[in-house]
Amino acid sequence: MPAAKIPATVITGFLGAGKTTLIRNLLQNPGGRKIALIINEFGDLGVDGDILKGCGIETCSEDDVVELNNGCICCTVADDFIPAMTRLLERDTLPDHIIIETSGLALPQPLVAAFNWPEVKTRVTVDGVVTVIDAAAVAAGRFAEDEAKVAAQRAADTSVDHDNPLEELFEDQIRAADLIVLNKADLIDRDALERVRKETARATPRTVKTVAAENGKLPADVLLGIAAGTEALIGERKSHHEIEHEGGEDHDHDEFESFVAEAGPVKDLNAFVEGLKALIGEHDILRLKGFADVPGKPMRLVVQAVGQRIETYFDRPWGKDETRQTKLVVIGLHDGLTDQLCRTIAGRIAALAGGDNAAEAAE
Ligand SMILES: Nc1nc2c(ncn2[C@@H]2O[C@H](COP(=O)(O)OP(=O)(O)OP(=O)(O)O)[C@@H](O)[C@H]2O)c(=O)[nH]1
Repeated sequence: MPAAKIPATVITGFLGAGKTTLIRNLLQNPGGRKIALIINEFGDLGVDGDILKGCGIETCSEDDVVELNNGCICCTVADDFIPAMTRLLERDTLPDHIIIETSGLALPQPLVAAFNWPEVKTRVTVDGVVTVIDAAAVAAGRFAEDEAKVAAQRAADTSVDHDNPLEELFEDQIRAADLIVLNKADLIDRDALERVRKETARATPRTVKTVAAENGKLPADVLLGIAAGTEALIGERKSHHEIEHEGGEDHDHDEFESFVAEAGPVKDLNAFVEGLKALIGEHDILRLKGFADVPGKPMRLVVQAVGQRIETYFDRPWGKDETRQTKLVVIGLHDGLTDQLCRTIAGRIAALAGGDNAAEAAE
């Protein structure tokens, strides 16, 4: 009798929605499962993988975390994802469940379709696509356009030409879902949550189970064991891009830009954080995340910003052989982040770390 297929859950959702946080909770409470993780990130720093490796969860050894840092999983399926999956399946001890965290800018559809590749199809099945939504951001109107405008557009033209890539991605990620998590429910009231639920439901013609969460805290049995077999269904859940370029292979990720800003030790943490907030407000920065060296502190500082909400915490001691350093990935829309601006922002971050609050000097 052939061995049962290993279930794999694809966790998708826009930048900063809370995918890594949800996975960290899942690893802490895996319901007895041995979980292997494949992480795909946009940006060169591998922050999510590093946070998960640094979390000290017993059930999550470094070997169980595979990082793909080549940017977009949908463009590198053959070169990157399939070999990583094959290597995972060749191990002596197989995982009970595989979790794949996609980059916040990835379309889940091509990744799920990759499970139909012969070398994967016989061994693994997609248990479900879990789409994590930043309910607070959606409630604040950050991903979807003005409802009335969308409705008017739809009425005028059934093949709506969305020129907002954020909105398209948001919809594509929802369209692929078997389960939708309305995360960051702690930041909004019930009415707003209900509005987000409705807005989310409008993005897909299917009825998809939706749950609210705070800090991605959901029981493993809610997230895993959906048994959807999504690889066989994904053809029915096309992305905007697939619909527009039916049959075509071309694919454009130029809409988003990322760079790594390096800086020296952070002299004044409060001023640094306040300065970053101001910087994010001034420029179209969607996401900023990484690590900072705070002199006098034995621990590494994690810096996380989603829009203007910024969070910092010390996650683990710097390693003996590790260079203490301040490095942040900055992600924004291509049009908003020109090369010149990237250099300016990097200069400002370096100046802020150095305690230069009047960082204009760096411009
Ligand atoms: N208040 C609040 N903050 C949250 C919640 N979930 C996540 N966060 C914070 O939001 C930020 C982003 O969370 P991540 O889990 O890194 O998000 P992500 O989706 O993995 O981000 P990318 O990998 O960049 O796409 C972090 O600062 C989290 O602590 C939540 O439910 N409530």
